[in-house]
Amino acid sequence: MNTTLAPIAPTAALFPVIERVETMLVDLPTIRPHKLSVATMTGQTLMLVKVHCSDGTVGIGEGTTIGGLAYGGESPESMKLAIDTYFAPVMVGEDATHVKALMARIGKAIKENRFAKSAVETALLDAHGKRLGLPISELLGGALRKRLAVAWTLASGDTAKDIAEAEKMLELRRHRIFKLKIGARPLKDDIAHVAAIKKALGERGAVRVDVNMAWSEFEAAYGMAALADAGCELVEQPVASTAALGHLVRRFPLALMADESLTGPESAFEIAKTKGADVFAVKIEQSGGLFNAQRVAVIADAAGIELYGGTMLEGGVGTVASAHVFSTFAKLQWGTELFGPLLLTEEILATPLDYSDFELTVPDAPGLGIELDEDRLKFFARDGLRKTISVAK
Ligand SMILES: O=C(O)C[C@H]1C=CC(=O)O1
Ligand SMILES: [Mn+2]
Repeated sequence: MNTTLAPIAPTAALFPVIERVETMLVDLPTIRPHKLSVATMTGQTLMLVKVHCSDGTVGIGEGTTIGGLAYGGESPESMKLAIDTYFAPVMVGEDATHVKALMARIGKAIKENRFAKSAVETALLDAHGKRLGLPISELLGGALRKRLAVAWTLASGDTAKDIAEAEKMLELRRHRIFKLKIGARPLKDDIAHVAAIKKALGERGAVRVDVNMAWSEFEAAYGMAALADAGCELVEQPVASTAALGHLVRRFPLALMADESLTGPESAFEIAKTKGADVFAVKIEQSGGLFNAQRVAVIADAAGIELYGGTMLEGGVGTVASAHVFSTFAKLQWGTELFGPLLLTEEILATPLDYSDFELTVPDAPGLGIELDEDRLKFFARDGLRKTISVAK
């Protein structure tokens, strides 16, 4: 027997390893209050993670939530704590180049925490893409499209203001698909609000709604019929339960999209088994990462469910990570809502993303293909210069 054979798999020491994992919270105001049935947002907190590797590459990732803990079980603060305390010790010293293997290792040590996993996986893929000189979309199998249609959410809480905002977006050629946040007001008021906006926009703009689970099944049945009459083409997660979604699907002439019900491939498979939705809003954070978002899309596709690229109102980093993933989907019938950075008053990227002609360009530089503006980050970090200045005043 030959005992001098080389190891079957090279040892981790031959590869760049992870040296340090850094996290920070960045608080940014929104351009106006963003009213959802679950919360009114006047700002967004980005949890940014940087993975420093022994070959000098640094990958960045981002986690956000909607209205703190109003949308799900993780908050930006809980993601930071989980990464600092539990993820980092599992990652440091490990091979930085085998991202799936490291994510599997993290998955064994850490249950749940899908949003934090998405942020970390983004950072690992960004570092690896930079190392190889390839955009993340290439690491995910390659892009089928370079530009993504981007919807805008109208959520000022005021019908006239929403119409004016939609008109402005059409004039700027930034958005022509509008998602209205409803569910906080009495149902009849919401229907009148949607009908007025659709009437004002006519064929110039598509109108969809997101109820964020606010309705009972009975309200949803009434509401969906009325929304279809008003010219609304899609309703997103009108009810909380997946079973109730299944009772409502294909009973009314508008598409029914699952959002909160989708928490990764397993839930996607449960819904797909009965074709319990017409469309899936795929989100990298809800899915538990970029690879899982692809798995959700494949399950949808196999079941004949259509696809939409969703957002957790991420800033530039999470938005671009999502864009890379969505660019690889075989089908993307309903476009995306990757407008997160445009809802914030402050730019944290060295070069802003290209939003033009109703679409977002997927960057093609290595990794995510973006660079952070480090000075602005220092200023807007939770304990950063802005706080120091306002305390000194
Ligand atoms: O889909 C959600 O529920 C969350 C998010 C997406 C767009 C927006 O305005 O809020
Ligand atoms: Mn939604």
